[in-house]
Amino acid sequence: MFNYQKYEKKYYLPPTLSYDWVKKETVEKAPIWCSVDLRDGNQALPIPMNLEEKLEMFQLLVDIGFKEIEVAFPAASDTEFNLLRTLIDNNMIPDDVTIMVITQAREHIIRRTFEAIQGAPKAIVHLYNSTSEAQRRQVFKKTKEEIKQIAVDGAILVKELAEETGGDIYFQYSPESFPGTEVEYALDICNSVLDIWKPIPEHKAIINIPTTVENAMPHIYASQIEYIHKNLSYREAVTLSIHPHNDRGCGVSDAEFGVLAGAERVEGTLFGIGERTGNVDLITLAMNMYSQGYDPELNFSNLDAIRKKYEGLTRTTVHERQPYSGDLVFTAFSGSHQDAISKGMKYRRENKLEKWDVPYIPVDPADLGRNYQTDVIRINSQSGKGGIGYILESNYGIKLPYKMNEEMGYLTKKVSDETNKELSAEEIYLVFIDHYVDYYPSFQVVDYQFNKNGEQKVTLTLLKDNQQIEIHGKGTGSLDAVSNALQEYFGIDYNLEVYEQHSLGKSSLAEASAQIGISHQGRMYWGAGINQDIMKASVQALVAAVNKLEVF
Ligand SMILES: CC(=O)SCCNC(=O)CCNC(=O)[C@H](O)C(C)(C)COP(=O)(O)OP(=O)(O)OC[C@H]1O[C@@H](n2cnc3c(N)ncnc32)[C@H](O)[C@@H]1OP(=O)(O)O
Ligand SMILES: CC(C)C(=O)C(=O)O
Ligand SMILES: [Mg+2]
Repeated sequence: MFNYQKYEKKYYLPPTLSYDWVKKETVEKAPIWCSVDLRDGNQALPIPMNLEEKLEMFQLLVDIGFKEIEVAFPAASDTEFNLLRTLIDNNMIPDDVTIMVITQAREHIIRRTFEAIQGAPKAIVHLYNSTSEAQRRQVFKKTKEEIKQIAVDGAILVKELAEETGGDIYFQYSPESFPGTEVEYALDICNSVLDIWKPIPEHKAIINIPTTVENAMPHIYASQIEYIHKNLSYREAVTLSIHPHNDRGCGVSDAEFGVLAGAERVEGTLFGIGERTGNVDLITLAMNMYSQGYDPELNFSNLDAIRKKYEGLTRTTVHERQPYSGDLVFTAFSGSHQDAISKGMKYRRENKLEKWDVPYIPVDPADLGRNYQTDVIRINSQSGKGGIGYILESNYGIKLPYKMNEEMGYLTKKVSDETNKELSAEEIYLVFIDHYVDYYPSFQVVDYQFNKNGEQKVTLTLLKDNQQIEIHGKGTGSLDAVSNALQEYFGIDYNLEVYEQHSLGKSSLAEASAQIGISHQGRMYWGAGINQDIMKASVQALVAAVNKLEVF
């Protein structure tokens, strides 16, 4: 039964609520980013990554610029353990990258974890235990003091083994299931662990506050973080870290508010892949900073390639609307958006703008390795003349007069609507060719000869009803002469209202395009021509337009 009364609020407010974080506007300085893709991300995969895949993922994370990477839960499996041994034994960890390994606060698990990192020049050992009221009561069946003791005992053993192991070992503690834990109690456990580790500013410990299962609005988490930030012991010797999940869909807000509230480090995954609804998406966080003009200190200039690699390694699919990285996030199908985007792009080009300011597109797709031509404007039945004109111009160099573009817009939408599909640039071009260029259901001009004698004279050879007919005309210019010949022969009367022509390329051999609009009994009729010879293109355009008249 769908019954909301089965549920109740389960979060805890800190003893004193302080909201200093509200006064800050945005994240201006990159926090220390820690990728947990190889641990929390991997833990969420139906088929966890194998050793080779993990090594490739590690390299991908290094290439993006992560300096802290949680590589494994070494006690979980041989694959996890062997990853550590492979990385360490083959000196595969760059000097400026610190690996992290996670362990439950259980003796054999901690010991196995230290075996895995033997010989590592530098590593973070991440100790965790669940502290929530629900887990204390239901899972561990222990008192608050007993649960605290699990953490303290774990911290003692971790410290002892670090001394035995040697190497530059850092410590991290997480009160797992923090959202269901009384805040002052979580703080008390963290401070008790710190009392064992006694960190110093030159060798900090990390206290990591997770939203293991997100259960409140982001401002609650921010005020919890601010409380911990202000009350943590050894504060100068501790890096305050956060680890948001996304159960309520607020992982990104949790992280951003958490940083405003005093967190200095953020754990998350690429594309938000993680248990249940995921970890916070570090790409979104970094790109949110980037799009405000701040350096995220991570490089996503080939995000498309990163996504494809990630999907392959993890056998997951990034949602097409995933912020910044999804396939469709720079794409506008709808007419008014396309119109604004194409005008915005033109304005940007013409005014040589340095700052990005294109409507509907928060960051320049090219910065992330995306393509304007194929990614930004795509055409279906929701599209309009702006987008359709943009596709013709950007792919084929064809610029249509305003009213012709409008008519072409409706024609194209109709094709998309009737076929119920998106149209490629080529399909749109074919709509254009069929309706405006190769359009001569009644007659065509197969040849013409001009002779100039004061005024322009022309002899046209028409093909109509499978018969060749020669007709003549004169006028003030070549096109005028052709037009007069047609009007006289067919006994029709129209005005040549619009005549535009332009080259389709820069070379002298480039084709030219002509667009002609004629008016007849209050309506406009359009034709176009494409040829290396501009006169031929113009005659083709006029003939197509005249063929449209409903007089034949
Ligand atoms: C929120 C998070 O993402 S935390 C990370 C979670 N990730 C994982 O668990 C993935 C890897 N885990 C594993 O492969 C396995 O759980 C192992 C190998 C670590 C341990 O396996 P097992 O010993 O078979 O059992 P399991 O994990 O079920 O352990 C449950 C026992 O450990 C205790 N326990 C669980 N977590 C912790 C902890 N962090 N600290 C201390 N004890 C813990 C439980 O109370 C339970 O105790 P019991 O045996 O007395 O009932
Ligand atoms: C172990 C911790 C940090 C974790 O992954 C979580 O609580 O989500
Ligand atoms: Mg987690």
